[in-house]
Amino acid sequence: MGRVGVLLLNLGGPDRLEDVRPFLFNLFADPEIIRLPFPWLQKPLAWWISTVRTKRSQENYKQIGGSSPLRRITEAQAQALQARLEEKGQPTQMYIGMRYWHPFTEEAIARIKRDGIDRLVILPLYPQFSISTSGSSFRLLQQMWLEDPKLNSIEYTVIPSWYKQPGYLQAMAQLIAQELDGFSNPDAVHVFFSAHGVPKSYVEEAGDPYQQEIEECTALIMQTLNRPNSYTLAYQSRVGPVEWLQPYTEDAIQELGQQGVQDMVVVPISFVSEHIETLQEIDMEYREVAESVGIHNFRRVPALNTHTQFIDGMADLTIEALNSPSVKLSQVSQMKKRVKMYPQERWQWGMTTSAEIWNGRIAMLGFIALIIELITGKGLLHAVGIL
Ligand SMILES: C=CC1=C(C)c2cc3[nH]c(cc4nc(cc5[nH]c(cc1n2)c(C)c5CCC(=O)O)C(CCC(=O)O)=C4C)c(C)c3C=C
Ligand SMILES: [Fe+2]
Repeated sequence: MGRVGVLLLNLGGPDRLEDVRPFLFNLFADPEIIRLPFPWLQKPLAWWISTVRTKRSQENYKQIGGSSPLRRITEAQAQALQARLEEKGQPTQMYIGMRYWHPFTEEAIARIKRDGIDRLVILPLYPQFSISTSGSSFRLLQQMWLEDPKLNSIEYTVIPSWYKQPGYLQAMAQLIAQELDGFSNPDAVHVFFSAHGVPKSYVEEAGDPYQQEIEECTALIMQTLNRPNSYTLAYQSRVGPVEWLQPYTEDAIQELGQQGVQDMVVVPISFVSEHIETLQEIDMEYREVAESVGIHNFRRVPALNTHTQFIDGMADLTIEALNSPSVKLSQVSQMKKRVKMYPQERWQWGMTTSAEIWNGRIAMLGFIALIIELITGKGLLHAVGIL
């Protein structure tokens, strides 16, 4: 089989408070995160948003100790997965490719080339596929393969999403059961799944299968849990003025509190490590919302991190991928049916229909920004909550 490598894809996060601004710049410069009609606008807008968002974001990172735990946890996951694969008779080299911070995907690919890897499994650490997460990393890799013919000597396969993997489902169910059993009446506790949101247009216009995969995943976890608890699915971490997937987590918590729910277990569902949105947003912000509406017993299920059953499931997934026909990066959008990645390279100059629509939208936005500033005395970003 030659030398086998596993490339774990993840988002990345700032290692120090000084990293927050460049990390945010990298994130907002990604056309799969902010979809703009003009490629030349991407970097100036990313610079502007990252500049104005840095203070707020740094405050949140300060509350969790001044850095993101993502790199440390991903490294621990890689180590645990390598050991489990070795035990199962499949020795591998592990690589971590972060999308927006160190170690960057480009650094991982350089190491893979240097190490002379013959077979590579590309495994995103996102159970469900979204254009904005796995899709963005796949697109970057596809570009790297196009630009570097030497990469064609590596026989690779991609795992687009894996939320149905039995070890993953059992590990999630086990963690939920453990948390429920800490309550005096476990069956009466409301199980609240909180997924990271995406703008609604990703699903409705670009065909992102994320919402459908999240819904299916939630139902499969409840089936595996096999308990009589009532449950809700909602979406957190909205950014900017457009509509995101609903219901929003804060609204759904308030509604449940008003309905008389007192015991709640929150399950972060779209990510497998602790990160700022579990440690700060759920544990601090949403806890406060819950307490204000009478949900006094508010607990959170820990993220999977290096959970033994989860790592075992990831090892099975890797071995299965090595023994199955390979999946190419170019096949992913077909496999995910109607996914439209950001069509930047197909943008045509001139007065095409889409250019006219976008010119109109930008002019409207400029006009609305002016009116808002005149009425409120604040700029548009303040008014819509980005600042
Ligand atoms: C499956 C998970 C995620 C999806 C989907 C996702 C989409 C998405 N995110 C933003 C904007 C931001 N995300 C930020 C941090 C962040 N996002 C995810 C995961 C998903 N994002 C994680 C795990 C993290 C945390 C990394 C860490 O440091 O722990 C941030 C930065 C934090 C902040 O300032 O709030 C932003 C901004 C958009 C716009 C988007 C979909 C279009
Ligand atoms: Fe995010």
